[in-house]
Amino acid sequence: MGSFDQTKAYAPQEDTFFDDGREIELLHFVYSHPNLEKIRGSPKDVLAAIDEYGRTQKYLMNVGEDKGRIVTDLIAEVKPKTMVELGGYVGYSCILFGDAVRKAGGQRYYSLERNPEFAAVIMSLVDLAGLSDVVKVVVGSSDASLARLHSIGTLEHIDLMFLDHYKPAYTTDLKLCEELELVTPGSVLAADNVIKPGNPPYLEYVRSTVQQKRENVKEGKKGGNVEGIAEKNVKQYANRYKEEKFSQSLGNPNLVYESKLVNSFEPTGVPDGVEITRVPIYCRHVLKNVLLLFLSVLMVPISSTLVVLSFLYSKLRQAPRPIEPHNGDAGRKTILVTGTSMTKGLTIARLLSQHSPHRIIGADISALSPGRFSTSLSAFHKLTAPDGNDAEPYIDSLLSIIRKERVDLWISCSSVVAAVEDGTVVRLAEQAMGENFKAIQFRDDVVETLHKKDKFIDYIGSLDLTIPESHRCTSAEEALYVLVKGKHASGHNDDEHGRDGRKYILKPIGVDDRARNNMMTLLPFRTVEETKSYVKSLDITPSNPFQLQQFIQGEEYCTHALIIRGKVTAFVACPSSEMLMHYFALPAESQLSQAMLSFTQRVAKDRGEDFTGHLSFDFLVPSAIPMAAEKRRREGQPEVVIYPIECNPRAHTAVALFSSTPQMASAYLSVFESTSTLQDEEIVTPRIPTYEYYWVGHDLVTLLILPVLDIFWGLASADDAVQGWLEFCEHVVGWRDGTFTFEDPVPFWVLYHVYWPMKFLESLWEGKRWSRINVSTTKMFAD
Ligand SMILES: C[S@@+](CC[C@H](N)C(=O)[O-])C[C@H]1O[C@@H](n2cnc3c(N)ncnc32)[C@H](O)[C@@H]1O
Repeated sequence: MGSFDQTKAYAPQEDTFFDDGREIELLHFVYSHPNLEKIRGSPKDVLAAIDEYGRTQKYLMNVGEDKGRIVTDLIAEVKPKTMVELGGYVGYSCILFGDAVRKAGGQRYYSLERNPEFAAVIMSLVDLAGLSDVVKVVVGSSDASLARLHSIGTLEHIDLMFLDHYKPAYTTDLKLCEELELVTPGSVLAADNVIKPGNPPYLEYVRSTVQQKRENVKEGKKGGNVEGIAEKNVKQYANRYKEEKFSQSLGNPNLVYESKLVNSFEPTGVPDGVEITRVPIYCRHVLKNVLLLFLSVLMVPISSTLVVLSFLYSKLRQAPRPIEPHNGDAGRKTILVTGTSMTKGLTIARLLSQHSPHRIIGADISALSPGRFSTSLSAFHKLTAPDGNDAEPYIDSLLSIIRKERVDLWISCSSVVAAVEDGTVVRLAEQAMGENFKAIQFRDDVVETLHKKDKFIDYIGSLDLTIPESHRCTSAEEALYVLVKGKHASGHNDDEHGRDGRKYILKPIGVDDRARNNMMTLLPFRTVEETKSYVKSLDITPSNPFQLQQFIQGEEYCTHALIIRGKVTAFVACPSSEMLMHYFALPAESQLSQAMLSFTQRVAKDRGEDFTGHLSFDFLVPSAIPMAAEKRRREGQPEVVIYPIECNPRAHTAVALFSSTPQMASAYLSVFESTSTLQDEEIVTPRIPTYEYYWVGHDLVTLLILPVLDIFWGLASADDAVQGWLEFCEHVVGWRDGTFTFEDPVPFWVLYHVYWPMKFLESLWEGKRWSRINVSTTKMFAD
């Protein structure tokens, strides 16, 4: 978004800002303009005269120059034969877009305006601009006009629709257009004022999945939803139209929309946005799932050959003798590893089966979990998937496995959605199984504290460790209090860098894939208005709190640690790569790794004897040495400053770096030893030489295939593609795949030829759109 040119600003919007005679006054202004003869027949000059009135006389509720450009660019791209606008007012958008449609070779621009006086103004100015051959002004309520134009056969299809009328009617009129098949694949929608004053029901509708829309239809949801629309906008036309009527159409929930917000400005300079929604013909969603399914089939011969070769290799190779427990079968324990569809669960199961004498069993919420087919597991159980509203079925299914299998040790590799539930299972399982039962999993209260971004930062601050300035916000006002007024909510200012120029990021405290996509927006913006508008567009409420956190320019690192009764027994730190699909360990003795280890040890020690589980942190290491480092240097302390930004009290995929470290199995088994035998110095780190890890499926798509498609679409050069291919070759030759091993190759085959294809088919069937997938954690991120 560029900046707003203040010299072009309209007069400010007053309490009464339309329908007070100014529309007729505008006609007089234009028709008595000294340049009238130049204006005649020139859309550009008619618009300039309207703008002049808006700047020098009174505010007009026009789309304006800045947002108008977004739509004229869209017209040039879409080249609509037929364009419809809902809400014409005095004809500004009608003249601007009608002219653009004509220039793009279009045939008809319909302006639907309910107020006959305004419609007369539009007609007069359209005529003055010389656009009457293209523009047709239709007087009446938009829903009635759409239905009538359709029934008489005048309007058969809408290529581009501009929605700019009564805010609650955006969604109901769109559903009507869907039902009448005026909006079909190929149509494009541009909705004005989605930021100012805002239209949450419309945004929710065009951004929801087919599945969600089908559910709403099943529940019979129709009519005008005014939730989230400011009351003054709901009542905007109450003076003339006492009771608003809405189309009761249920729409067509099967249409897939691709929607995005384009930020811009009102003609007064206030930030606003236009939501551009496309109904793709060869829907990208379908295309990408079908292509990935095709790729999976294409690769079957290669993967299968690899599996056969691995079996031959295992046969030829002298198989290592199974490790026997010291006291025979009596000493053999049952170890349950959950989360075996993920690389982390599979890695731990393989490590323990290879380097311990115990019986390893696995469990996962997916019946097609790749780990199920691993030779490391003696048995596999399917867990009931955790459901946000009712955790009991998940907890019960896990507890019943622990009881039935008489599990001695449970190693949890839960995903983020089951983190707290797993903490509950530990408590219940300890009660049920007695003190001999062990678990590598923190209890629920600990998970809650560490997992919630706000509680975690408060806790770390209480340990006197360095933290970034952070604020928990339950409303837009709370965030703006810091961003605009530059004050801490607490009123105190402990800043050692000086507040001037400090930037922040605003992130949801809970799990919200969509909001995560905008998480890196740096705040505040240049003007207070822009900042206010952006912050208010986020759904910050007491039930959906956000964290406003100081932005630290620097490198991000992540860690994985195994903590046994308050002691770090295994640790690795590595740079965070995009999507976390490439891993290499920092040298354990490096200053940076040591700083992160000390931090982890400090937390583990503070939590004490009851603290057993996987612990991982995300850190930011500033690129410029901050004042804190300077101070440390002067005081003779190590100058590495690390800012913890998040804690994940669960296993991290970085555990894959321990795949060839047999001592890691002993680290897990040390949970059976007494506390006194655990030594601080005995920390297992990845065996040297440590390998770098990647996931071949991810790299095949991102480094080999996408760059080729990008060349095709003109988005990348051949050099970029060659770079990607070289990187891919380097990984295949020198790195290790996170899932594949010669000793246990079937999970790899299942991952790429069963698990993911089933996910893509499910996505197609249920219309679940995804923006990216993580091969290692088997997670699909909602679009
Ligand atoms: C914001 S103005 C439109 C501005 C215009 N698009 C422009 O940018 O120049 C909204 C207009 O929608 C009209 N309107 C409101 N509800 C309507 C409805 N249900 N059907 C048709 N027009 C409606 C109002 O009378 C008003 O003229």
